[in-house]
Amino acid sequence: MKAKHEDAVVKLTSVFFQYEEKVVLENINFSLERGDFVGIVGPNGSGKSTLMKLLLGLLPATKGTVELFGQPLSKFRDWSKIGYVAQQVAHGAGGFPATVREVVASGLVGKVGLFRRLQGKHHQKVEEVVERVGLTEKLDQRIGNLSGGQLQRVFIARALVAEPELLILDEPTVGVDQESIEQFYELLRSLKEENGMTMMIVSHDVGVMTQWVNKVACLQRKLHFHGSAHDFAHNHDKILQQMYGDSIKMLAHHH
Ligand SMILES: Nc1ncnc2c1ncn2[C@@H]1O[C@H](COP(=O)(O)OP(=O)(O)OP(=O)(O)O)[C@@H](O)[C@H]1O
Repeated sequence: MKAKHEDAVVKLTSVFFQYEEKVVLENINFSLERGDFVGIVGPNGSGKSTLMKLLLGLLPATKGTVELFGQPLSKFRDWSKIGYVAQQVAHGAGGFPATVREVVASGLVGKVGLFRRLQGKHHQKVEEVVERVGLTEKLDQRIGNLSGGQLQRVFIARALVAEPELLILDEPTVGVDQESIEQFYELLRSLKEENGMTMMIVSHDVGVMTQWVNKVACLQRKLHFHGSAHDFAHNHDKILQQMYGDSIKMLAHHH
C-alpha cells in the first residue's frame, strides 16, 4: 500500500528526444513526487514544450522511459488524472460566445463523454471550482467580457473540474496583469497546500515563478539543474549564466 503512495507522479529515465536530426532533449532524468510544485526554466527553444508533450503522451521519446503514476506511458490510460492549462493568447477569447459555466463544464468532456448530459453532481462540481478560483459572480457571463487574469482562472477551473492529481501549466501568466499574477500564484499555492496537488509550471518569468515553487528544473537540451527552489536561489547566477549566456544580463535587468 505504502509503496504505491511513494511512486513518482512523473518519472523520466535517460530520455532523449529528437526531431529528425535535431536532438532537443538529451539524457533527461527527472522526477516529480506527489505534492511537488516544480518550475521549469529555460531559454527559448530549450525543449520545455517538447518535455511537456512527452509527458502528455503527445510525442514518443526517441530513447529512454517515461512513467506516469508508476506506469509506463504506453500502459497509462487514466488521462483524467492530468490537467493541462495551455498557453493562452489572452486577447484571443474576445469574440468567443461561451459563458464561464460552459467553458468550465467543457473540462468534464473527458470524464463524462461528449454527448452525455451533465448530471446534478457535475453542475455542482462546476460551481464549486468556479468558486474556488473566485469567479462565482461571473458564472453566467461570457468569457469575452473577462480580463486576462480572470480568463486565466477560468482555464484553471476547466482543468480542475475533472479533479486531476497533476496540473501542468504552460506559460500561464502571459497577458495577465501584475496584480492578477500574484492572485494566480496564491491560488496555485492553496491547491498544493490544501489539496496536495502536484504541479508543473513553465514560465519565462523566472524571478517571479521561482519565489512560489518548491523545486526548479533548468532545461537547455540537458537538465542543468534539478533541485529545491532554495538551492536554486543560492546558485541562481551561476546556473542561469550557464544556460542563457549573455542574454542573462537582459533578464537580470528585467527584475
Ligand atoms: N515539430 C518540430 N519539428 C522540428 N523541430 C522542432 C519542432 N518543434 C520544435 N522544434 C525545435 O525543437 C527545439 C525545442 O523546442 P521547444 O518548443 O520544445 O522549446 P521551448 O523551450 O518550449 O521554447 P519556447 O520557450 O520558445 O516555447 C527548438 O529548437 C525548436 O525549433
